[in-house]
Amino acid sequence: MKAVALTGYLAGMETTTSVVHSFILAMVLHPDVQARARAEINRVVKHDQIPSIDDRVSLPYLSAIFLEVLRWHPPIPLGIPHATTQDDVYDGYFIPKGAIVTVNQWALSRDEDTFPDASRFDPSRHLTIDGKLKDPIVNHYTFGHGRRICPGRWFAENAVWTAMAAILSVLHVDHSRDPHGHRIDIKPEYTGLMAIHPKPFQCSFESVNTAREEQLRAVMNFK
Ligand code: HEM
Repeated sequence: MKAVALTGYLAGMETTTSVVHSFILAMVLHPDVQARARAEINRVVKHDQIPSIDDRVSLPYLSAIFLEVLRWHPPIPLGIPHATTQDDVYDGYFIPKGAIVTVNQWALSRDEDTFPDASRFDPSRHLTIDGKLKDPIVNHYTFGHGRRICPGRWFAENAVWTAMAAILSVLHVDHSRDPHGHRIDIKPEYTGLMAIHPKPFQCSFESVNTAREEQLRAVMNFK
C-alpha cells in the first residue's frame, strides 16, 4: 500500500504542479484570457461561492484553458520510454523487439495541421464556434497512450481544474512591479529533464472577491 501511494505521489506531484505553474504563467502573460475566464465564472457561479466540480460543464472556457495549458507545455514533453516486446512494423518501418519507443508529445503539441499557430497560447482552439468544448471528454495525449496511459489522469484533471477555478475566482494574477511601479517582464522559460516545469518567475496576486477569499481560506484551514 505504501509503495502504491509513493508511486502515485511521485508520478502525480511534479506533473500536476508543473501544470498549475504553467497555468499561472499563462494567466500573467495573457490578461485577456484571464479576464474572459473570470467573467465566465462570475456569470455562472454565485458571487460568494467558489466554483465546484459540478460547475465544470457550465464553464467550458475554463476547461479549454486547462486543455491549452496541457498542450502549450506538456509536463513530460518526450513521453515515457517503453520497449517493444516483439518485432513490429508500423507505417512501413520495421521496429525490432526490444527497441525503445517513445511518443514525442512536444511534436504533437506543435503540429500546425492540428493546432494552427501552435506556439500561441489560445484556449479558443478547443472550443466550437458557439463556445462549447470540441471534445468534452479529456483524453489528452499529454497523459500518454495505450495500456500504460496515466492512471491518475482523471484525478489530475479534477485537481488542476479545481485549483484553476479557485485561483481565478478569488485572485487577479498579474506582473510584479519594481519599487518604481514599473512592470517586471517575464518570459516563459522551462527547466527539467524528463519532466519539465517553468523556471521561477515573479508575479503578483490580488484578491478580487473577499467573500470567496474567506471561503477559500476556511477550506484551506480545515483540518
Ligand atoms: C497533469 C498531470 C499528469 C500528467 C501530465 C501525467 C502524465 C503521465 C504520463 C505521460 C505517463 C506515462 C504514460 C505512458 O507510459 O504512456 C504517466 C504515467 C503514470 N502516472 Fe501520470 N500524469 C499526471 C498526473 C498523475 C497523477 C495525479 C497520478 C497519481 C495520482 C499519476 C500517476 C501515474 C502513474 C502511477 C503512472 C505509471 C503508469 C504505468 O506505468 O502503468 N499521474 N503519467
